[in-house]
Amino acid sequence: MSELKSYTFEEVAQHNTRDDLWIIYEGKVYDASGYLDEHPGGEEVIIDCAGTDATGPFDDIGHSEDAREVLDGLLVGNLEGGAPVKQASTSSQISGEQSPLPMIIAGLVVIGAITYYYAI
Ligand code: HEM
Repeated sequence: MSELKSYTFEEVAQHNTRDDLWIIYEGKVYDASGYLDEHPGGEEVIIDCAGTDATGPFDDIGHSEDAREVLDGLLVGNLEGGAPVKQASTSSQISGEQSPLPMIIAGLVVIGAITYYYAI
């Protein structure tokens, strides 16, 4: 397998038209031009992300494993320097995703404690 090419943000940003549309997802570069017509979420949302890091928007809607497999097939290269924007664009989302879990555990512990208290 040949080495994947690396592209800078500036290079990716130039592929921002309907017929030549690249997006970044988690530090990798994808060519979504041929997929627009097939996208179940419509072409507009992808066009809105043309030439940019779409990690945040892509994760926000909770795409399936199937969607990630489609993405694999559209891979054109790596983003030079990894995914610096990813940190900024998804960190709030990650903390948003993490926050319910401790709350649920805390809730279960409290319910468990109350049940135990009344049971004895
Ligand atoms: C090339 C990149 C993308 C691929 C391969 C892709 C693929 C898919 C697939 C397969 C689905 C069907 C549901 C699922 O399997 O999760 C879907 C739904 C959807 N996608 Fe994407 N998607 C891409 C980019 C985006 C972006 C950048 C957005 C921006 C917000 C977006 C928004 C949506 C929405 C809103 C739906 C839900 C449609 C519905 O259920 O009515 N997608 N996408």
